[in-house]
Amino acid sequence: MAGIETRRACAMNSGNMAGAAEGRSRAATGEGQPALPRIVLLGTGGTIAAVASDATQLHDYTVGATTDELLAAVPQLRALAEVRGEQLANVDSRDIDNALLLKIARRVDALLAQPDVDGIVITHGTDTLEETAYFLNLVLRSAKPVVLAGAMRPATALSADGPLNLYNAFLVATCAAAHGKGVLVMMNDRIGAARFVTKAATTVPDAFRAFEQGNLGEVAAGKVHFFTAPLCRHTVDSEFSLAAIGELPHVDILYDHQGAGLHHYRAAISAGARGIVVAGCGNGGLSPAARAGAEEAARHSVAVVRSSRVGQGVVTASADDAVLGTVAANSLNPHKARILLMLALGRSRDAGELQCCFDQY
Ligand SMILES: NC(=O)C[C@H](N)C(=O)O
Repeated sequence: MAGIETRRACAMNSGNMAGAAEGRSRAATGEGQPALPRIVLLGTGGTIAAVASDATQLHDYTVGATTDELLAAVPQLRALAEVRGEQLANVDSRDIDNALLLKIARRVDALLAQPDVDGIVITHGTDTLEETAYFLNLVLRSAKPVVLAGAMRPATALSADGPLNLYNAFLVATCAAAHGKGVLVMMNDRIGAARFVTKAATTVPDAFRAFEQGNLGEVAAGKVHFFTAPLCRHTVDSEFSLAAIGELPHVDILYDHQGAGLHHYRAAISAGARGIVVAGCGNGGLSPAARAGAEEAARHSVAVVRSSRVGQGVVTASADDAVLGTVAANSLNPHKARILLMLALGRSRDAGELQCCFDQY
């Protein structure tokens, strides 16, 4: 099948889900209707692939269910797409390091380049899902849908949320309107943009938020509804490319607070950090130690980005940035600011150019 025209329609596009369903069954009987979209399911682990000792055990579990087992648990996926599963990793997402992040990105990039792949669904732990999603959003030069899905409850739990998140991710990945919207995150019926979505609660199934920016859409009654699109640069419009990356530079995040110490900054600098993201107070405000740390970092050509520990809102550029050589993180939280800084440092160390990146992505 040749792409977007033959994909399933979304509710917001044409309201043609019944026709799409009919098309699927006719395709299966060989009456000349378009074939199903070809989606690769990439497994990386997380609670969606976790198994616990009994159905009431929600938080003590072991990651280990395979991509094949996830597919077998949701046979309905076969009616949405021609699915191919691939196990890229099977870890808790807190175990993902730069090397694995790059491995995931390079594999997704290679798959997207294949003409027989129409979209990708990635299962991923929720703890650092937004970091992988945002990284992919910045480096994949493709308009094909890439949708990450996770779960807050293990696969063995009462009311496990993984199977429906996975099914919804396939609905989105096979939907024409998902093209060109950047990397997407499917959790709890909501379609989030990688740029904006963040994990904002530790254990409840409704753990992801997009705060002021809002979600892009919702899946309701089996239909995909897109309401809006992300405006920050991403995917085909991004200047970052995997081909130019050997390894990612060392960037640390330091959390600011009353009575903070300069030693953290010194430790980061002497460990070879090329960048530091400060989870600053309020509007990215720096404590005396963080300010001294920024000055010391500047002397060692280490870039410093001011994000915020608040969790939402924009960190605005300030006159102090010109004095300290610091960069304002815009509305990126510290862990996403780290992702962008790692990529931006591959292009420039100049504070003005780094600020340009933070203003656009
Ligand atoms: N809900 C989850 O997926 C949490 C898990 N610790 C992970 O990130 O892999």
